[in-house]
Amino acid sequence: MPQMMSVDIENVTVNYHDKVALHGVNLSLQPGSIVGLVGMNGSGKSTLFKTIMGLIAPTIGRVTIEGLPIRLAQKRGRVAYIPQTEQVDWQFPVSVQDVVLMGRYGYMNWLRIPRPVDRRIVQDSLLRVDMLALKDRQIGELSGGQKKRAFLARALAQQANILLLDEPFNGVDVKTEQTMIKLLMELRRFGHTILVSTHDLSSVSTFCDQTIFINQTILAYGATQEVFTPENLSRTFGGYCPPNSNIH
Ligand SMILES: Nc1ncnc2c1ncn2[C@@H]1O[C@H](COP(=O)(O)OP(=O)(O)OP(=O)(O)O)[C@@H](O)[C@H]1O
Repeated sequence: MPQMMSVDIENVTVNYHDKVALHGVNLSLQPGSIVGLVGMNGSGKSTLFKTIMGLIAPTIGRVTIEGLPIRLAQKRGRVAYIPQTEQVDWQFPVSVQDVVLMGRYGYMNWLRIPRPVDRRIVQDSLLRVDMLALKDRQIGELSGGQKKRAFLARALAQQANILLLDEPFNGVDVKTEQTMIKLLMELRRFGHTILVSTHDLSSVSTFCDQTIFINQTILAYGATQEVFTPENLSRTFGGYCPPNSNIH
């Protein structure tokens, strides 16, 4: 029997009015893999995330999550999105613990009264990202790296199988980046599928099993050691091959 893919994207085109953001995209993401998503500003990375999240309906084509239509997969909390820190309203008066508890909403009844199991999973999730000591801190009072870890904890509390991370290493120090990479590798061992958009090319080649190069269409997709070439980097970045990219 063929292996069930975590995410299947078939011939997807996304238009914003008359602007084409994605064109003819075909991708299959395997369970238990870390996939780097590499492209210039405006190349369609966020649009791809939003399409996988079901926030944008493709103009053409189809997306399935673990064999399910997106709406059903979302209802079951299969996919979690860890946003770029800039996209969040940090003045919102909630604690770190409250943010992580949001990951449990899909499991609670409409009154959203946390059960002991929800509290335990929130604690475990905070512990895994080393944020338990800061659980009562207001979210706006965290450093960039701590904010990222809080959202990662929310995704863990949601018990999502598929994690979409938008620029997780922006504004993060080397130690936090290493901690996050270690955690992502641990999640991969447990069968999670992790799609990471990043400008940090040196880290892509060290921890991503596969890499996608994107510019409206998929320019290359495959095992990182095969596709992480000067040619693909140059095609992706319009003739410019960024330095320090650990090219094979
Ligand atoms: N809501 C929108 N309406 C119209 N055009 C949009 C909209 N959102 C994105 N676009 C356009 O679609 C294209 C892809 O944008 P997208 O945000 O997916 O790129 P990106 O790769 O995530 O960029 P970045 O690295 O800067 O975050 C861009 O040309 C962008 O201007």
